[in-house]
Amino acid sequence: MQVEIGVIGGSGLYRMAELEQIEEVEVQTPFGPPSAPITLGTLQGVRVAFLPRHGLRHQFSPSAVPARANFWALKQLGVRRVISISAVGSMREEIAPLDLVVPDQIFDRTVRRARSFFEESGPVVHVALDEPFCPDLRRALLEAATRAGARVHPQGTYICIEGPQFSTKAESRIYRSWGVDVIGMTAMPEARLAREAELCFAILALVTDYDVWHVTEEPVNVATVIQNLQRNVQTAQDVLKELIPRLPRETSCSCGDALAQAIVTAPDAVSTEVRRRYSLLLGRYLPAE
Ligand SMILES: CSC[C@H]1O[C@H](OP(=O)(O)O)[C@H](O)[C@@H]1O
Ligand SMILES: Nc1ncnc2[nH]cnc12
Repeated sequence: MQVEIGVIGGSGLYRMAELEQIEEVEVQTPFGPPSAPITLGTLQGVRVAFLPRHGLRHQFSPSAVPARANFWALKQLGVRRVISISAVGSMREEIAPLDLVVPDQIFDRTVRRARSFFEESGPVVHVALDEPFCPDLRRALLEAATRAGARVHPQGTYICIEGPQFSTKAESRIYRSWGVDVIGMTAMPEARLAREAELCFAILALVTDYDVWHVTEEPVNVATVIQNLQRNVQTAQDVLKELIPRLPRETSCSCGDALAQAIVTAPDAVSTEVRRRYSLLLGRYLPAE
Protein backbone atom coordinates (compact mmCIF):
# COMPACT_ATOMS: atom_id res chain seq x y z
CA MET A 1 0.00 0.00 0.00
CA GLN A 2 1.26 3.46 -0.94
CA VAL A 3 2.64 5.63 1.90
CA GLU A 4 1.14 9.06 1.36
CA ILE A 5 1.41 10.77 4.73
CA GLY A 6 4.64 11.71 6.44
CA VAL A 7 4.87 12.76 10.07
CA ILE A 8 7.98 14.52 11.36
CA GLY A 9 8.25 14.32 15.14
CA GLY A 10 9.99 17.13 16.99
CA SER A 11 11.48 17.49 20.45
CA GLY A 12 10.12 14.82 22.79
CA LEU A 13 8.41 12.86 20.00
CA TYR A 14 10.79 10.19 18.78
CA ARG A 15 8.29 7.39 18.09
CA MET A 16 4.66 7.25 17.06
CA ALA A 17 3.23 4.78 19.53
CA GLU A 18 -0.08 4.40 17.71
CA LEU A 19 1.38 2.97 14.49
CA GLU A 20 0.68 -0.69 13.76
CA GLN A 21 2.37 -3.18 11.41
CA ILE A 22 5.57 -1.22 11.58
CA GLU A 23 8.76 -1.71 9.62
CA GLU A 24 11.89 0.42 9.58
CA VAL A 25 13.51 1.49 6.33
CA GLU A 26 16.96 2.96 5.83
CA VAL A 27 16.83 5.48 3.00
CA GLN A 28 19.81 7.01 1.19
CA THR A 29 19.52 10.36 -0.56
CA PRO A 30 21.85 12.64 -2.56
CA PHE A 31 22.04 14.70 0.65
CA GLY A 32 23.08 11.82 2.88
CA PRO A 33 20.92 9.80 5.25
CA PRO A 34 17.87 11.30 6.98
CA SER A 35 17.83 11.93 10.74
CA ALA A 36 16.91 8.30 11.46
CA PRO A 37 15.57 5.19 9.78
CA ILE A 38 12.01 5.93 8.73
CA THR A 39 9.23 3.97 10.44
CA LEU A 40 6.49 2.84 8.09
CA GLY A 41 3.28 1.84 9.79
CA THR A 42 -0.49 1.92 9.65
CA LEU A 43 -2.75 4.33 11.49
CA GLN A 44 -6.43 3.43 11.23
CA GLY A 45 -5.80 1.68 7.92
CA VAL A 46 -3.66 4.45 6.38
CA ARG A 47 0.05 3.98 5.69
CA VAL A 48 2.20 6.59 7.42
CA ALA A 49 5.94 7.32 7.38
CA PHE A 50 7.32 8.64 10.66
CA LEU A 51 10.67 10.40 11.08
CA PRO A 52 12.06 11.97 14.28
CA ARG A 53 13.75 15.17 13.04
CA HIS A 54 16.38 15.36 15.77
CA GLY A 55 17.25 11.64 15.51
CA LEU A 56 16.15 8.79 17.78
CA ARG A 57 18.43 10.01 20.56
CA HIS A 58 18.06 13.71 19.80
CA GLN A 59 21.56 13.93 18.29
CA PHE A 60 20.85 16.69 15.75
CA SER A 61 20.62 20.29 16.94
CA PRO A 62 18.19 22.47 14.95
CA SER A 63 21.03 23.78 12.75
CA ALA A 64 22.32 20.26 12.07
CA VAL A 65 19.03 18.53 11.21
CA PRO A 66 19.56 17.01 7.74
CA ALA A 67 16.37 18.63 6.46
CA ARG A 68 17.12 18.12 2.76
CA ALA A 69 17.73 14.41 3.29
CA ASN A 70 14.57 14.15 5.41
CA PHE A 71 12.27 15.66 2.79
CA TRP A 72 13.98 13.87 -0.09
CA ALA A 73 13.60 10.55 1.74
CA LEU A 74 9.89 11.13 2.43
CA LYS A 75 9.29 12.11 -1.20
CA GLN A 76 11.19 9.02 -2.36
CA LEU A 77 8.87 6.83 -0.27
CA GLY A 78 5.87 8.29 -2.12
CA VAL A 79 4.73 10.70 0.60
CA ARG A 80 2.65 13.63 -0.68
CA ARG A 81 1.70 15.35 2.59
CA VAL A 82 3.92 16.07 5.58
CA ILE A 83 2.73 17.02 9.04
CA SER A 84 5.33 18.41 11.42
CA ILE A 85 4.81 18.14 15.17
CA SER A 86 6.80 20.89 16.84
CA ALA A 87 7.37 22.34 20.30
CA VAL A 88 7.07 26.13 20.34
CA GLY A 89 7.23 29.01 22.77
CA SER A 90 4.32 31.43 22.97
CA MET A 91 4.84 35.10 22.18
CA ARG A 92 1.35 36.17 23.27
CA GLU A 93 -0.42 36.05 26.61
CA GLU A 94 -3.54 34.40 25.16
CA ILE A 95 -1.56 31.50 23.66
CA ALA A 96 -0.89 29.43 26.77
CA PRO A 97 1.37 26.43 27.40
CA LEU A 98 -0.40 23.20 26.37
CA ASP A 99 -2.42 25.03 23.69
CA LEU A 100 -2.04 23.99 20.06
CA VAL A 101 -1.41 26.35 17.15
CA VAL A 102 -1.66 25.70 13.41
CA PRO A 103 0.62 28.47 12.06
CA ASP A 104 -0.21 30.12 8.76
CA GLN A 105 2.96 32.19 8.34
CA ILE A 106 6.68 31.97 9.13
CA PHE A 107 9.32 34.59 9.72
CA ASP A 108 12.74 33.11 8.99
CA ARG A 109 15.58 34.29 11.22
CA THR A 110 17.87 31.33 10.56
CA VAL A 111 21.30 32.22 9.25
CA ARG A 112 23.31 29.10 8.54
CA ARG A 113 21.16 26.38 7.01
CA ALA A 114 20.97 25.09 3.48
CA ARG A 115 17.60 26.37 2.33
CA SER A 116 17.18 24.85 -1.12
CA PHE A 117 17.68 21.49 -2.82
CA PHE A 118 19.14 23.42 -5.74
CA GLU A 119 21.71 25.48 -3.88
CA GLU A 120 25.01 24.02 -5.04
CA SER A 121 24.00 22.46 -8.33
CA GLY A 122 20.85 22.16 -10.35
CA PRO A 123 18.81 24.71 -12.22
CA VAL A 124 17.73 28.05 -10.74
CA VAL A 125 14.35 27.52 -9.09
CA HIS A 126 12.16 30.20 -7.50
CA VAL A 127 9.08 28.67 -5.85
CA ALA A 128 6.35 30.87 -4.36
CA LEU A 129 6.28 31.00 -0.56
CA ASP A 130 3.67 33.69 0.07
CA GLU A 131 1.57 30.98 1.71
CA PRO A 132 4.26 28.72 3.22
CA PHE A 133 1.81 26.03 4.37
CA CYS A 134 -0.72 23.94 2.48
CA PRO A 135 -4.11 25.63 3.05
CA ASP A 136 -6.03 22.36 2.77
CA LEU A 137 -3.78 20.44 5.14
CA ARG A 138 -3.94 23.32 7.65
CA ARG A 139 -7.74 23.34 7.49
CA ALA A 140 -7.89 19.58 7.97
CA LEU A 141 -5.47 19.80 10.93
CA LEU A 142 -7.56 22.49 12.53
CA GLU A 143 -10.77 20.51 12.15
CA ALA A 144 -9.05 17.42 13.53
CA ALA A 145 -7.69 19.32 16.53
CA THR A 146 -11.16 20.71 17.25
CA ARG A 147 -12.72 17.23 17.01
CA ALA A 148 -10.02 15.95 19.35
CA GLY A 149 -11.18 18.53 21.90
CA ALA A 150 -7.89 20.47 21.94
CA ARG A 151 -7.59 24.19 22.62
CA VAL A 152 -6.28 25.22 19.22
CA HIS A 153 -5.42 28.60 17.71
CA PRO A 154 -6.35 28.61 14.01
CA GLN A 155 -3.46 30.74 12.80
CA GLY A 156 -0.24 32.39 13.86
CA THR A 157 3.15 33.52 12.68
CA TYR A 158 6.01 31.20 13.66
CA ILE A 159 9.37 32.91 14.02
CA CYS A 160 12.17 30.46 13.36
CA ILE A 161 15.43 31.32 15.13
CA GLU A 162 18.77 29.66 14.49
CA GLY A 163 19.39 28.62 18.08
CA PRO A 164 20.55 26.42 19.63
CA GLN A 165 20.39 28.96 22.46
CA PHE A 166 17.02 30.30 23.50
CA SER A 167 16.47 34.04 22.97
CA THR A 168 17.62 36.95 25.09
CA LYS A 169 14.91 39.09 26.68
CA ALA A 170 15.73 41.91 24.24
CA GLU A 171 15.32 39.57 21.26
CA SER A 172 12.07 38.16 22.63
CA ARG A 173 10.70 41.67 23.23
CA ILE A 174 11.63 42.76 19.72
CA TYR A 175 10.15 39.62 18.11
CA ARG A 176 6.92 40.32 20.00
CA SER A 177 6.87 43.87 18.64
CA TRP A 178 7.12 42.37 15.15
CA GLY A 179 3.77 40.67 15.73
CA VAL A 180 4.87 37.03 15.79
CA ASP A 181 2.81 34.49 17.74
CA VAL A 182 5.06 31.50 18.42
CA ILE A 183 8.80 30.80 18.37
CA GLY A 184 10.78 27.71 17.46
CA MET A 185 13.96 26.58 15.73
CA THR A 186 12.92 24.09 13.05
CA ALA A 187 10.12 25.27 10.72
CA MET A 188 12.75 26.60 8.35
CA PRO A 189 14.09 25.38 6.02
CA GLU A 190 11.44 22.64 6.24
CA ALA A 191 8.66 24.76 4.73
CA ARG A 192 10.97 25.88 1.90
CA LEU A 193 12.03 22.32 1.12
CA ALA A 194 8.50 20.93 1.29
CA ARG A 195 7.44 23.47 -1.33
CA GLU A 196 10.43 22.68 -3.57
CA ALA A 197 9.60 18.97 -3.26
CA GLU A 198 5.96 19.78 -4.19
CA LEU A 199 4.74 18.34 -0.89
CA CYS A 200 1.81 19.62 1.18
CA PHE A 201 3.18 20.75 4.54
CA ALA A 202 1.64 21.98 7.80
CA ILE A 203 2.73 22.26 11.41
CA LEU A 204 0.89 21.19 14.52
CA ALA A 205 2.66 23.39 17.07
CA LEU A 206 2.48 22.34 20.72
CA VAL A 207 3.00 25.30 23.02
CA THR A 208 5.39 24.48 25.82
CA ASP A 209 6.38 27.83 27.36
CA TYR A 210 6.20 31.63 27.27
CA ASP A 211 9.74 32.02 25.94
CA VAL A 212 11.56 34.62 28.10
CA TRP A 213 9.36 37.73 27.87
CA HIS A 214 6.70 36.93 30.44
CA VAL A 215 6.89 38.83 33.73
CA THR A 216 5.46 36.14 35.99
CA GLU A 217 6.36 32.89 34.16
CA GLU A 218 9.80 31.27 34.43
CA PRO A 219 12.04 31.79 31.38
CA VAL A 220 12.01 28.80 29.03
CA ASN A 221 14.36 25.88 29.66
CA VAL A 222 14.66 22.40 28.16
CA ALA A 223 13.08 20.66 31.15
CA THR A 224 9.90 22.74 30.82
CA VAL A 225 9.73 22.17 27.07
CA ILE A 226 10.05 18.39 27.38
CA GLN A 227 7.73 18.16 30.39
CA ASN A 228 4.94 20.13 28.70
CA LEU A 229 5.54 18.32 25.46
CA GLN A 230 5.11 14.97 27.21
CA ARG A 231 1.87 16.24 28.70
CA ASN A 232 0.66 17.08 25.20
CA VAL A 233 1.90 14.09 23.23
CA GLN A 234 -1.37 12.21 23.64
CA THR A 235 -3.29 15.23 22.30
CA ALA A 236 -1.01 15.31 19.27
CA GLN A 237 -1.62 11.59 18.67
CA ASP A 238 -5.37 12.13 19.06
CA VAL A 239 -5.26 14.91 16.46
CA LEU A 240 -3.36 12.66 14.05
CA LYS A 241 -5.89 9.87 14.58
CA GLU A 242 -8.69 12.31 13.75
CA LEU A 243 -6.81 13.74 10.78
CA ILE A 244 -5.16 10.96 8.87
CA PRO A 245 -8.07 8.60 8.11
CA ARG A 246 -10.21 11.53 6.93
CA LEU A 247 -7.74 13.09 4.50
CA PRO A 248 -9.12 12.68 0.99
CA ARG A 249 -6.81 10.83 -1.41
CA GLU A 250 -7.01 13.57 -3.99
CA THR A 251 -5.66 17.04 -3.26
CA SER A 252 -7.13 20.26 -4.63
CA CYS A 253 -4.32 22.61 -3.54
CA SER A 254 -1.46 23.75 -5.78
CA CYS A 255 1.39 22.35 -3.64
CA GLY A 256 1.85 19.38 -5.98
CA ASP A 257 2.60 21.70 -8.92
CA ALA A 258 4.83 24.20 -7.12
CA LEU A 259 7.66 23.81 -9.63
CA ALA A 260 5.50 24.19 -12.74
CA GLN A 261 6.30 27.90 -13.15
CA ALA A 262 9.41 28.03 -10.97
CA ILE A 263 12.34 26.70 -13.02
CA VAL A 264 14.09 29.61 -14.70
CA THR A 265 17.18 28.02 -16.21
CA ALA A 266 16.83 27.28 -19.92
CA PRO A 267 16.22 23.51 -20.34
CA ASP A 268 19.17 23.17 -22.76
CA ALA A 269 21.45 24.50 -20.02
CA VAL A 270 20.55 21.69 -17.60
CA SER A 271 22.91 18.75 -18.08
CA THR A 272 21.88 15.11 -18.20
CA GLU A 273 23.88 14.57 -15.01
CA VAL A 274 21.89 17.23 -13.17
CA ARG A 275 18.61 15.93 -14.60
CA ARG A 276 19.49 12.46 -13.31
CA ARG A 277 20.51 13.71 -9.87
CA TYR A 278 17.26 15.64 -9.46
CA SER A 279 14.90 13.33 -11.32
CA LEU A 280 12.86 12.69 -8.15
CA LEU A 281 11.97 16.41 -8.00
CA LEU A 282 12.39 17.59 -11.59
CA GLY A 283 11.66 14.52 -13.73
CA ARG A 284 8.22 15.83 -14.69
CA TYR A 285 9.70 19.05 -16.02
CA LEU A 286 13.22 18.14 -17.13
CA PRO A 287 13.32 14.47 -18.12
CA ALA A 288 16.77 12.85 -18.10
CA GLU A 289 16.45 11.13 -21.47
C1 LIG B 1 14.17 21.06 23.27
S1 LIG B 1 13.81 22.74 23.33
C2 LIG B 1 14.16 23.53 21.77
C3 LIG B 1 13.87 22.68 20.56
O1 LIG B 1 12.48 22.30 20.62
C4 LIG B 1 11.86 22.61 19.38
O2 LIG B 1 12.09 21.50 18.53
P1 LIG B 1 11.04 20.92 17.48
O3 LIG B 1 10.59 22.06 16.61
O4 LIG B 1 11.79 19.88 16.73
O5 LIG B 1 9.90 20.34 18.29
C5 LIG B 1 12.62 23.85 18.94
O6 LIG B 1 12.41 24.15 17.57
C6 LIG B 1 14.03 23.51 19.28
O7 LIG B 1 14.63 22.70 18.29
N1 LIG C 1 10.90 29.45 23.63
C1 LIG C 1 11.35 28.72 22.62
N2 LIG C 1 12.26 29.22 21.76
C2 LIG C 1 12.70 28.47 20.72
N3 LIG C 1 12.32 27.21 20.51
C3 LIG C 1 11.43 26.67 21.35
N4 LIG C 1 10.88 25.45 21.38
C4 LIG C 1 10.03 25.41 22.41
N5 LIG C 1 10.04 26.58 23.10
C5 LIG C 1 10.92 27.39 22.43
